[in-house]
This record gives sequence, structure tokens and C-alpha cells, in this order.
Amino acid sequence: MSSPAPEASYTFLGPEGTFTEAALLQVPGADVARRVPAPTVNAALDLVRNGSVDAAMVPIENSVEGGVSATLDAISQGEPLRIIREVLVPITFVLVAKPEIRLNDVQTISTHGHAWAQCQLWITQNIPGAEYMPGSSTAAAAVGLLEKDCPYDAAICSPFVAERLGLPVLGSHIGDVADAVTRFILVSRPDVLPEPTGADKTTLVIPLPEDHPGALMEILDQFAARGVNLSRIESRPTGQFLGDYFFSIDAEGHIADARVADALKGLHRISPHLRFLGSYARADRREHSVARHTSDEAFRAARIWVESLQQND
Ligand SMILES: O=C(O)C(=O)Cc1ccccc1
Repeated sequence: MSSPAPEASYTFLGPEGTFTEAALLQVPGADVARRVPAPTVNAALDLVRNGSVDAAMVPIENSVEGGVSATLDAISQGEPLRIIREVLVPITFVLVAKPEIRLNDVQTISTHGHAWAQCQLWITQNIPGAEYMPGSSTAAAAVGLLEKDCPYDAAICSPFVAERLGLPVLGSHIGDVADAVTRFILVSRPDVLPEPTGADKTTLVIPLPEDHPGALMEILDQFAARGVNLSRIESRPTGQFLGDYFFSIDAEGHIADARVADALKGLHRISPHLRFLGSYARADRREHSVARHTSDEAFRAARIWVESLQQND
């Protein structure tokens, strides 16, 4: 199965109006599908794990701030999941406030941690000293402003949410980087493997084995030796004990490609508890070149040659 069935149902980091919902709406058919907002990434993934919905859209990586730790950790542990699609969304932030508040009055601001981190230059220049109150998403922070006794003055969200809620905009294009992009992933249960497209990505979670000097170099060598390029590598603590880490890696190619499959075999020998989180089409459709000696044909010829040598007759 290469994509969710036409009648598929979805969850996303909500409420309505998050950048994550905008990412979900790029999935064909999602605009007319059942869409269930979830309050956190973990809650969204649990709805997939317990079968309440078919797939969840969650943020994974930002061009300015890097990996979204909550997502990297949630997909790396617990019941296995599969990434079946990635979506890129250009991000533009606005500052909205309660109706009676002017820019000079803003003392406290709520938003998602990644949005806050990406607006630091504007905040420092325009409201130095403003205090941050963490929010579960940009849209949740904006909606909160409409509630009685909201404990903060302003929120950072998308222009779309500001307009829909009718909130006064005190600053537009407040992100530090004009063309920031966030990458989102569509996650399903592990019975789905999208077909290779020729421009694919494979995501892996590789625990760093204990008492294995040079393990990281050996892990990286599995990719290098087979001409598999990496597009993201991050280390995250497992939470078990100090110094216990796993690597979250995106590699170019699909598990159906011989060089990727062969790298996975090598990785399994070094770190047997590694997790395959899926092979799926790259959002930018960029194809990568494959050297002749790492092509499917080269691997096939090498296997046939060895098998012929192993025969006794
Ligand atoms: O809070 C949102 O709207 C999200 O979807 C998470 C997020 C936050 C900041 C940048 C991109 C995505």
C-alpha cells in the first residue's frame, strides 16, 4: 500500500489552524477526510497506535531550529510506527494579542516552543523583556487569548489563525528567517510500506551500543561504504540513564534499493535493536545519483558471484 486509503481518517497536532493542520491538508483527500485534532504529538501518535485513526501528521524538523524533540522521541519508543509521507510547509509568524493590548503593553507571550525560538530577533528588538509561556501549539496559544482569564497577553501563530479568530495583529513576518520551512511526517501503523519512487528517504532509529568503542564511526561507515547519503542525523538521550543515546537518521533511498537494504543489514549487526521507521517519497522529489558500484545491478552481480563460489559442484 503506497498511501492511505481514500476513506482514511487522520489526526494532527491541533487545534484547527496549526501549521501541522496546513501540512495535513496537503495530503490528497485529507480535506474531506475525518480529521481529529490532538492536544500533543504523543496523543496524536496514541490515536494511531490504538486504531482510532489511520495516520497522524506531526512536525519533525525545522530549517531554523532543527529536530522537534517531542516527535523524535515519541516515534522512537513505544509500539512501532511507520512514516509514510513527508510534507514541507513554509512558515510565517504573526504576533496577535488580546483586543485591548498594544505592543508596548505586552508582557507575556505564549506559543509553541519552536515558534518562540524562531522569533527571537523580533521579540528582542520590539518587546525586550517579554516573558515566554509555553503553549502546546501556535493555534492553541491564539485560541487561549479569547478565553476569560487568559494568563498571557499575546500569542505567536499563523496569519491564517489570526484572521480566522479576528485577533488584532501587532506584528507580521516576525520570524528571524524569512523563508523558514518546517518538515512534517505522516505516521501510520507499521503495516504500510510506500512503493519506491526513485526520490525516497529512509528514517532509522539506531541505539548506540554500549561498550563498543568506535560504534558511531562503524554505524556511519555502513552508509558511506554503500554510497548512501544522510540528510539528517541527530542524537537524543534514551531517558534510561545518563550517557545512553540513540541516533535518529534520515538516509537517501528506499529499503527496496539494494544499497539501503545492505546498509540496514550491516547496521543490524552493530545495533540489533535499531528501528526501521519507514521509506517514503521525498517531498522535494529530488533524485540522487547512484554510483555504478552501489547500483542494484552491482549488488545483484556481486551476490550471484559469491553464490556461485559457495556451490560445491
Ligand atoms: O504549533 C503549530 O502550529 C505547529 O504545527 C507546530 C509548529 C510550531 C512552529 C513551527 C512549525 C510547527
